[in-house]
Amino acid sequence: KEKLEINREQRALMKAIVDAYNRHQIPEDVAKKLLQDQYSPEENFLLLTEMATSQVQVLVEFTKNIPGFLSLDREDQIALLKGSAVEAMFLRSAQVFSRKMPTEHTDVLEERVRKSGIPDEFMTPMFNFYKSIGELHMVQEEQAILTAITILTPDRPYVKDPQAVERLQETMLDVLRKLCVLQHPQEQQYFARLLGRLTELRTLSHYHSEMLASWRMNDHKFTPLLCEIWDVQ
Ligand SMILES: O=C(NC1CCCCC1)[C@H](C1CCCCC1)n1c(-c2ccc(-c3ccccc3)s2)nc2ccccc21
Repeated sequence: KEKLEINREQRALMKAIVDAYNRHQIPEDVAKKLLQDQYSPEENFLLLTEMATSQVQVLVEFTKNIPGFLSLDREDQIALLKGSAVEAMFLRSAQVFSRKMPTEHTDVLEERVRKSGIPDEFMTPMFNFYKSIGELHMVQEEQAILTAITILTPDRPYVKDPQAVERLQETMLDVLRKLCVLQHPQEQQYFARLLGRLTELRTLSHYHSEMLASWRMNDHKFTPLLCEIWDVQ
């Protein structure tokens, strides 16, 4: 019987990550804004760029608190942030979408996102992902560690020392595996399903440049930070 309990070191690691995850909440709740009004594609695009800009800053602060991240090669730290920013945004969007709210609010929110200006062909994969994340009913520890695992993906472009990243990611995966067994004892393959979502997330994020470029409006304006992160313009 493998040692299942989370040892002291892993508990400390988990606490550091969850505290960082909670400390760096998105300042403005986009769901509330979207539930208030139906915006034009131009207003929605602006809202997305504002949300994305603040989320990248939140992501950087969160990442600095992942034990071991700051001891990675400096350029690799940048490569990991750049490589995971869009996935982190979709993951956070999925968590916003799956937040406990009255059914009619979820329906309005879905409608608003569907009519936001994103081309229709992206809606099915996007909402399939959101709903598959929602079905998992992740606890916040799982959400925080899953975000850390996404950031610590060794095979991002331009990473010079993937082994160093892999060692950190494996530490997180080990904690998440134990957490899943403890939190969802009745679901044998919960951990495997959780990791399967990361594959879906990477596929969804693959279309982000196209999604942005074909947003139903002319003259898409991006901030310099987003040009860097989103591979646009
Ligand atoms: O604001 C948002 N998401 C915040 C990002 C930062 C973290 C908090 C959430 C947007 C809004 C969509 C409607 C128009 C305004 C922006 N959003 C999306 C996205 C659809 C496509 C997205 C994207 C990302 C990167 C690249 C290309 C495209 S994000 N799904 C949501 C599901 C539920 C609530 C909001 C949601």
